[in-house]
Amino acid sequence: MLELRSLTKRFSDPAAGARTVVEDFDLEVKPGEFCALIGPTGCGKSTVLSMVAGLERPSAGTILADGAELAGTDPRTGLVFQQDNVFPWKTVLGNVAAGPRFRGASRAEANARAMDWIRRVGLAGFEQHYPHQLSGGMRKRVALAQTFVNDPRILLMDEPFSGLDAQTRQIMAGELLELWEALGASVLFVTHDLEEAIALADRVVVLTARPATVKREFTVDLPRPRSPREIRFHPRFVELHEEIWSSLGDEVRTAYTRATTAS
Ligand SMILES: Nc1ncnc2c1ncn2[C@@H]1O[C@H](COP(=O)(O)OP(=O)(O)OP(=O)(O)O)[C@@H](O)[C@H]1O
Repeated sequence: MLELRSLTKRFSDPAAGARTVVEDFDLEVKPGEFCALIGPTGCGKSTVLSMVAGLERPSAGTILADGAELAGTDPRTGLVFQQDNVFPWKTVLGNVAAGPRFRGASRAEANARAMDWIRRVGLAGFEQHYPHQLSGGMRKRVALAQTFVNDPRILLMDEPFSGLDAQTRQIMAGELLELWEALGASVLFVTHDLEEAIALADRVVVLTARPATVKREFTVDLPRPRSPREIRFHPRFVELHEEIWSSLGDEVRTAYTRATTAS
């Protein structure tokens, strides 16, 4: 169980002194649950994820994983962010094996585990290729394999499919669901795409415009296994989209008005 308790983040701001980006943020993600965070641009979604990932230190509040405090980067968490973190000078195999090697596995063991994941993400035959020889979708697959090979119990994803075309995005989303269902990790998935959030998640959490707090949570009672492409035609999907948008839309308008009046 991942628990975020009264999480708050303030950044110093030369003009205003301090700017509160996340405030009293409470959230629980159950083992194996897929939870999507959605909110207007700039509301603080990435900051929440960065704190859970240990990349930013909270100004106040705590993060617990299975009851123990999660402070700093932790081997139980795996990250997939907007920019793929592939090493351009390493082959696909070298990239995927890097995590297990760093964690102390022998070269043979790291390579064997990496090869297994390269196959599972559909890149068999490309293990000796370098990132610049791959398409954007293939590089995202490398990034997924790089993360999944470490068997994370908590998967933190921040717009992992941004920059991909709509079709590839749907294919990747379907592949992610298959991998996640086999792995059983808890997922915290940040997106500003409501359709993607509903298609993937068990629960969609709507955040307020900055400072980010939890506005409302919606259970996504759609059947699994799901195809992110086909589930969009389910009547319940359309209902959920309406319900969630009625909550999210106000926050998007607030953020938009703020941005346009500030400029
Ligand atoms: N290191 C930092 N120092 C100062 N301000 C920051 C820092 N990181 C983020 N911010 C500010 O915090 C606010 C929230 O940023 P964040 O990236 O968390 O939003 P977001 O909801 O993920 O946005 P988007 O959907 O556009 O990616 C922004 O106003 C941003 O300028």
